[in-house]
Amino acid sequence: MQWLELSVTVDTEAVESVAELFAQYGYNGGVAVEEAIIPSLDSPEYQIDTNKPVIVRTYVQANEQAADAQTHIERGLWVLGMMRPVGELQIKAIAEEDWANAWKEHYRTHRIGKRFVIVPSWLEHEPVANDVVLNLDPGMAFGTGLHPTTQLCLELMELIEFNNTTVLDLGCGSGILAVGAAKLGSQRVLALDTDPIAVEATAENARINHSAELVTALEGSLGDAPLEHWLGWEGAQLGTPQSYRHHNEFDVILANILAKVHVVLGNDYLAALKPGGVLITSGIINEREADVVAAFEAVGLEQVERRTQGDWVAFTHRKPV
Ligand SMILES: C[S@@+](CC[C@H](N)C(=O)[O-])C[C@H]1O[C@@H](n2cnc3c(N)ncnc32)[C@H](O)[C@@H]1O
Repeated sequence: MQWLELSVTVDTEAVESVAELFAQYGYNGGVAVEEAIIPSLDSPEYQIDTNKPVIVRTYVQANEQAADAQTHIERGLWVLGMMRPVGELQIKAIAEEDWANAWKEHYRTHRIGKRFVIVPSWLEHEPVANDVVLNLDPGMAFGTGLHPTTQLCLELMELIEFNNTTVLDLGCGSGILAVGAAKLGSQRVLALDTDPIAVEATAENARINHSAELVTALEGSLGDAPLEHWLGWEGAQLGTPQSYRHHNEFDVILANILAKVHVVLGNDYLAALKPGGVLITSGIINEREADVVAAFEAVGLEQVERRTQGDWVAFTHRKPV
């Protein structure tokens, strides 16, 4: 059996979208991401160089479907190329015996913030004191820890207390934040996403990270949209997209979604938080920052922190006691 390696060089902002496209057509949804690194001179530790381009790869079997996959990927890259700089698709033939490990070679352990370490399941990591290890494999759901919006959330999470908290992760994607919260000491984490693939990925990642008892992943959202339903945590049903209302229930809400969703949800965030509760929002492109600030101010949420990375902004707000 022969394999084809399809690869493209993109900037860090485009990695998640290209990885999602490759996962749709690559063998078993497998995608490998190779970031540029800045090695440390005196230890095996290194940092990701977010200013340098990233290579995204996937593999397909060299059979009659390969041309189809290639055409779909080329079309998808063309569309993405209108928004971000995307290189040309490179194609290389690989023999069966080289393929089994080829894609894993490009995946590394990487650190985010001061404590989080993202480790692919086939790699070993010897944690040092205070490390919070998240075992995450590349998959179809957003959230491998590479996107600036996810990194900003994890960095802000390090600044707050999670011990014995009840947490909502809205727009959980891969579950990276939900699992992160569980590992930081949360007692219960409700992870919601409107995308069933994300719900599945979160449940699986919670299991891999021995956090399945703490993390409940459900298809749905918060507030009135898209469907009006009152369903408490315990009564939640899997299967249909629901919209959950919560009152004074969460110590922490984590929401890495677009600015336009945050603007609509101001009142729902406020209602769902306990007095003194903390809201971390990310996914806010800088042109929409003022809208989010105004929406949260209007409902009485107090801004505590603001962080930026590239064009992205993230906030920590608090509900008054
Ligand atoms: C940017 S990703 C964040 C994934 C992950 N939490 C992270 O930080 O990497 C946003 C996620 O929100 C989900 N989403 C979008 N709109 C939503 C909504 N109104 N309610 C719930 N989830 C939503 C998407 O399906 C996607 O998985």
